[in-house]
Amino acid sequence: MEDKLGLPENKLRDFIQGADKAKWIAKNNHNIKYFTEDEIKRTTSNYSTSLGNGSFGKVYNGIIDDNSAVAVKRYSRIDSEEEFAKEVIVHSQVNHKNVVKLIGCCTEKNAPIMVFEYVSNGTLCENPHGSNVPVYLDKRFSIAIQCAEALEIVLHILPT
Ligand SMILES: Nc1ncnc2c1ncn2[C@@H]1O[C@H](COP(=O)(O)OP(=O)(O)OP(=O)(O)O)[C@@H](O)[C@H]1O
Repeated sequence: MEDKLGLPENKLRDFIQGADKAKWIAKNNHNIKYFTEDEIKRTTSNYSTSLGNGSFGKVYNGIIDDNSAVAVKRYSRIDSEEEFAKEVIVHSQVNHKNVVKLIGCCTEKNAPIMVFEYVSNGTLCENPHGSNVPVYLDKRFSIAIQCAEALEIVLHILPT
């Protein structure tokens, strides 16, 4: 399909070339949903509600078919298609309570998008730093440990 980023459905791994490819295939499971951009537009009511901005683009609120809330991250820039593919692959394999779950992605040209479960109560940065409620040291340690656990899982998945 020519209008795709070169990431046909269920074959993201084909992006990964040469020696890299073998590493990714070995661990890949890809049980994520592939959205068309039209589906994403329906999900987000045409990108009507922004949740925030990140360094790679905007995040929008959406509702998918089973009525669950999602965060739709639309990349305004990707450094390379391979990097986007790798990010999708890594996210699709992480299954950890401290890592937001990837539900799906869109690989249409000009619409590199990842769809995540919606996380309520704001970001980690907003909570200890932006709230008036004091966050005591034991809670801060607990947050730090949980972040480290999540990071460990992600690093374990990344190929060396
Ligand atoms: N899963 C989510 N659920 C709810 N809100 C989210 C979710 N993901 C992102 N957001 C909102 O969108 C904002 C931007 O998120 P995004 O992940 O793009 O940026 P970031 O956290 O700065 O990371 P990056 O380095 O990838 O740009 C967040 O600050 C948050 O307010």
